[in-house]
Amino acid sequence: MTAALRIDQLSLAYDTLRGAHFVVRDFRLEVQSGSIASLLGPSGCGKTSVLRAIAGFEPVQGGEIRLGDAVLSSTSVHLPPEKRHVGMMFQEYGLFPHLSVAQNVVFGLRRRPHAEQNARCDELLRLVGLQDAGRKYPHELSGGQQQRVALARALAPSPALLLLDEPFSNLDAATRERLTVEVRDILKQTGQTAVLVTHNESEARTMADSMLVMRPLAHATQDAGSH
Ligand SMILES: Nc1ncnc2c1ncn2[C@@H]1O[C@H](COP(=O)(O)OP(=O)(O)OP(=O)(O)O)[C@@H](O)[C@H]1O
Repeated sequence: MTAALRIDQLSLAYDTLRGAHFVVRDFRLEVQSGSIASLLGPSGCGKTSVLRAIAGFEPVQGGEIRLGDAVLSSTSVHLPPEKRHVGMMFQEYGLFPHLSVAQNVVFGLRRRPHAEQNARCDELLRLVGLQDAGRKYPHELSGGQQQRVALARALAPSPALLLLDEPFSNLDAATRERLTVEVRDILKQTGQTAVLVTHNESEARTMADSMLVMRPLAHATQDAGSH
């Protein structure tokens, strides 16, 4: 079930030889259930770090990340990524080239019964407009089609929250524009709560219900950004 995300007073830092290097301090974000939020800002301001912390790949140095009723991360709690019910469509998470489209889509459902996997696969491929592509391999698809498969794969386990990190940046401008609208429609049809990270303001405006502009920490105010 899709759920609301609430981030309070989040601080993130990386260990360096000179000690902890803070990239985000006192960051706040609230996303209503079924709503799409975008994080916008210049390179290096910490957008991906925030997504990685939500997904459970980075510990937090302060504050709290909640999804629905569950605390995912705080200074005393760190739920492992696989227990968070968070789906991801990250730039670096490409499709598995040796698996068919259908096998890619059901990858997160490996422990479920075959009949359920097949039904969910059909449903998702229809949702992303690729109902006839299940037996194809990723290299037989266009970049835009591959990203739609990646979306189907991310949605297959019905995540409570979907994270999208620059999902369209490898596509040409026309495909990018078309897919932004299509993906928004799909997320709205499924009532999916989502957070999108992008450099592109027009993409953020097309896709998201709310926009948070982040600034690099050195120039940031106490509140890392505002709507
Ligand atoms: N694993 C790491 N170890 C040390 N520093 C890191 C690590 N990952 C990111 N950083 C630093 O943290 C800061 C924020 O990086 P992050 O990738 O979150 O920014 P971003 O806003 O997503 O940038 P971009 O838009 O270029 O992807 C940068 O200064 C980066 O160099």
